[in-house]
Amino acid sequence: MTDNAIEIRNLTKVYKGSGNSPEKVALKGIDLTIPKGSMFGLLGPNGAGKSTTINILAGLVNKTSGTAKIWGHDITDHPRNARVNIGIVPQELMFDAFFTPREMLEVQAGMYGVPKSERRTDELLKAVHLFDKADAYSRSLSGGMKRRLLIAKAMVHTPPILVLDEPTAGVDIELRTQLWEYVRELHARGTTIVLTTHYLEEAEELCDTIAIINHGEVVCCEPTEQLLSRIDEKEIIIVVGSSVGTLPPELSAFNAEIRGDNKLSVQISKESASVGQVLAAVQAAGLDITDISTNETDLEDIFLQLTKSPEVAA
Ligand SMILES: Nc1ncnc2c1ncn2[C@@H]1O[C@H](COP(=O)(O)OP(=O)(O)OP(=O)(O)O)[C@@H](O)[C@H]1O
Repeated sequence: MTDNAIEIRNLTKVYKGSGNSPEKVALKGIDLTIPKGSMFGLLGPNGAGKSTTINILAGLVNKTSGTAKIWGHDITDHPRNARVNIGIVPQELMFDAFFTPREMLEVQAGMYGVPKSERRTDELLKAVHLFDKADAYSRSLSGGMKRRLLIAKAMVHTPPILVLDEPTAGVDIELRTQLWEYVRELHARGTTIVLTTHYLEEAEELCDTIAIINHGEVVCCEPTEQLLSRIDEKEIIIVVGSSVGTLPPELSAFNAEIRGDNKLSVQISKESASVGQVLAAVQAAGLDITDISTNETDLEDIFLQLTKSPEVAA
């Protein structure tokens, strides 16, 4: 048995064109390995291919080529075994408006063949704070309640993997906190969690590993800490008292640039130099420092760097 919850190899997806719309290459051969027990973040801008990847895993979209295994089961060769091992919370809030939350969970459990004696309907409703709405019409639930109900629905067959596709889009902060509390609890009890999000802070806070996908390609996949360790870059802006025509030789050892008439920008990392060394070099060049400010690189910058591409997203 593999140690991986999900293994994706060279997965491609080309959506066929129709009418005037041309075909669309949504996935260009992606590889992803998601270890069992991890809390994995799949990040990417709009149209990057996150939902396509998840929908292929869910069996809602057919892949064009490549392989995907869920808990060791190939999604094409053993679709049923693959499916019982994964619960997917879709991005869209799709509901049968006339079912109550309790009925919805019961129907879903029935679809997965969970015997009545093993159903966890009440437990799940309580876990997502919807027990008091168990018998209300689903259409009367708020957006946040619907999203929580979808999480409960994805968990009826107690899958070892839970995938959440943009779970907090349009969800207020209080609810987001509650959602994550529950997701953390599931994770602590051994569920492998995969979530897609636009929110970097969310992935940073929750996920042990982050993959960034852009234009159908994985541009980075590494432990969150490693990704964050790239954030040791800092830009120092130094304003000097006189105009700087050319870069003084004292600054040639640094990654320095002239910005405007009397401004210098120096990019430093922890290893490369200290702020003190930079300032000393500026003074050694005979420049009079009148002001100084710094810009820290954050995860947002790394994300932008990694997803910056001349290709225009369709
Ligand atoms: N059914 C479809 N037919 C044609 N093209 C599609 C279809 N579904 C998605 N696409 C295209 O495939 C690309 C990837 O879309 P996908 O929905 O997977 O991206 P995403 O990363 O989930 O974006 P978002 O965050 O906006 O949901 C996009 O260019 C999208 O327009």
